[in-house]
Amino acid sequence: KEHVVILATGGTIAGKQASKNDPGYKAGSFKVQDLVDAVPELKEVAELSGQQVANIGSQDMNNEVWLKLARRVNEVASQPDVDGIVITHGTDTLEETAYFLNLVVDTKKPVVLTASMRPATSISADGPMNLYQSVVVATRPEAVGRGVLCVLNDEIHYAAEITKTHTVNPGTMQSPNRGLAGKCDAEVCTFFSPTIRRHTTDSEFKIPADLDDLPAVEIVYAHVDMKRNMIDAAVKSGAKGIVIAGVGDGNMSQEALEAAAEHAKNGVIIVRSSHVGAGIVKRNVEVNDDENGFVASRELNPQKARILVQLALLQDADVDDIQEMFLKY
Ligand SMILES: NC(=O)C[C@H](N)C(=O)O
Repeated sequence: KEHVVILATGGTIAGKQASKNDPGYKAGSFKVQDLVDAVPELKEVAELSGQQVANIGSQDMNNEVWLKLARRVNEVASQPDVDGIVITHGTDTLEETAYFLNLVVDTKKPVVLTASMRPATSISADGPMNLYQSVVVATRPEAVGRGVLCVLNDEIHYAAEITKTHTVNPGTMQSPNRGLAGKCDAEVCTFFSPTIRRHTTDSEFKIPADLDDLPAVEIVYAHVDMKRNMIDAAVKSGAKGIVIAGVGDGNMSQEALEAAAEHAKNGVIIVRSSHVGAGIVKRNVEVNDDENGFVASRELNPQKARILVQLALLQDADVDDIQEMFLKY
């Protein structure tokens, strides 16, 4: 049998309510062994071992835990007796952790993130099946070399594609641009086309051994009557990059645009992304990126665009290099 290591970080999948119908709960209440014990069928799928990396709601995910998690994944994946890794996580920032790991882990072995929308104690909790199918996917040869995958609600997603689209529905995770990596029906998982985006072993991004933080990159949300104050505040607080969660195809008001262009001239990386949730932000459509020195985020949403810029800044990439990266990753 394949050996799958489960790295637990918390989330609603490890969440506990005071009583069954209580809408309130505390994420990260159960430990990795509790999650495994709740699904005895897992023993038939793989040899399992578990490690607790953190036990937090994923709204509290941070650079420190990310670096620890990425290093742990690389360590565990390098062990010859390990075939795959499953990471339990919260849904709020699952797409960000998945994308970060997709760029910095250096293995072809399956790395699968999973989560749940209902706490472990609720009626019809979705965590146990999500965990079960994640372990199935982590044992499958078709999952090898696909980059980081996410398994929830009978669906397999690519890290670069997945996004959370609903506050409570178990079908919250969608891959609106390039679609799914596959589907599961109980323990039968079917894989679709591989992704053409670069990841893991083809990624140029590494985590240096002495690194203990990531560059500051902020997201500023666009809206009607957008002023320049939040963009200026981001720069004043030390941001090396700003992702504009633009309206439409990455637009912002004239005042915001002028502020962004000013900071771009001073070396702050300005990326135009969109808060609409799907589609592409192309260069030079309604905004002259060439003249303003901006980067267009292509299909990456603001929260993933931010991660790519953080990693790019670690290796001193300039605006042109970063635009290239948005085409590849
Ligand atoms: N469904 C969830 O997991 C939400 C939770 N706040 C988390 O991200 O940890």
